[in-house]
Amino acid sequence: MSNIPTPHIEAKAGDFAKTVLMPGDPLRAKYIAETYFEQVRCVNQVRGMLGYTGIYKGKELSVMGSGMGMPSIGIYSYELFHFYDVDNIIRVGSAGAILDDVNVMDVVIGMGASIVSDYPDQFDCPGHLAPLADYHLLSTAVESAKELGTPVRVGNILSEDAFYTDRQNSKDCFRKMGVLAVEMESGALYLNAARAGKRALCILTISDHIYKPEQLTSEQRQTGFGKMIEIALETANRA
Ligand SMILES: O=P(O)(O)O[C@H]1O[C@H](CO)[C@@H](O)[C@H]1O
Ligand SMILES: O=c1cc[nH]c(=O)[nH]1
Repeated sequence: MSNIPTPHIEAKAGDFAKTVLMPGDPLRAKYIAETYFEQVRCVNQVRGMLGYTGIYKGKELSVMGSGMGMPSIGIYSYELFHFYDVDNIIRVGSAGAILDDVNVMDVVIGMGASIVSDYPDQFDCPGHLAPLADYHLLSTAVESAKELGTPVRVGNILSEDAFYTDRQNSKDCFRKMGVLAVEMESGALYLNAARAGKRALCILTISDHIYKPEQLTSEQRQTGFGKMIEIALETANRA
């Protein structure tokens, strides 16, 4: 019996390209498809988690929302890797800066993702398995950013379950360890990719700062996200 369609994705076999860009926000997926793709078709609308496939510079690519948090991207990335034969998932998200020298609108690439969540427990690895980006996608993204003239920070990021946390100073230990920024999905994506033998990368735009009263305006947000999306598209085209 075929595993598709799934309870969460109505697409048929072959509807997704081998590489899928994944923002948390399904409306960002729609924006990316409508702005950058030609011959766009919508391949998923279940739960409003919009997914599209189209052509970017002659290559078929897809983009779909992941929702917020590791349980949500855990479901979508699992189904794309295991049931839709997707090989590469590139998350394009927003994040809160942790270090003082990371600023709003900066583009950050997650070489690894530290996790505050029970999500990794299911894999039954003793100790602490390091969730890592795929090296090919990572080096291609760094190369693409150079060509596009966009500076990027590459390093450890933090994936945390709780956006609002009751724990005081919860980012302080990560700040001491040089973790660049916090978001909510990359750890699960990297672990699912490792388990599936597939590839994943997370590219982020800083939207706010955990230690400073800084937030992007809507105009800056548009420009900042554009740079990240271009890096992701160029990386996807060479994946
Ligand atoms: O902008 P996205 O990709 O949704 O990413 C970040 O924004 C959401 C929180 O506001 C979380 O999903 C977090 O990871
Ligand atoms: O998860 C997130 C995303 C943006 N900003 C944050 O502080 N956290």
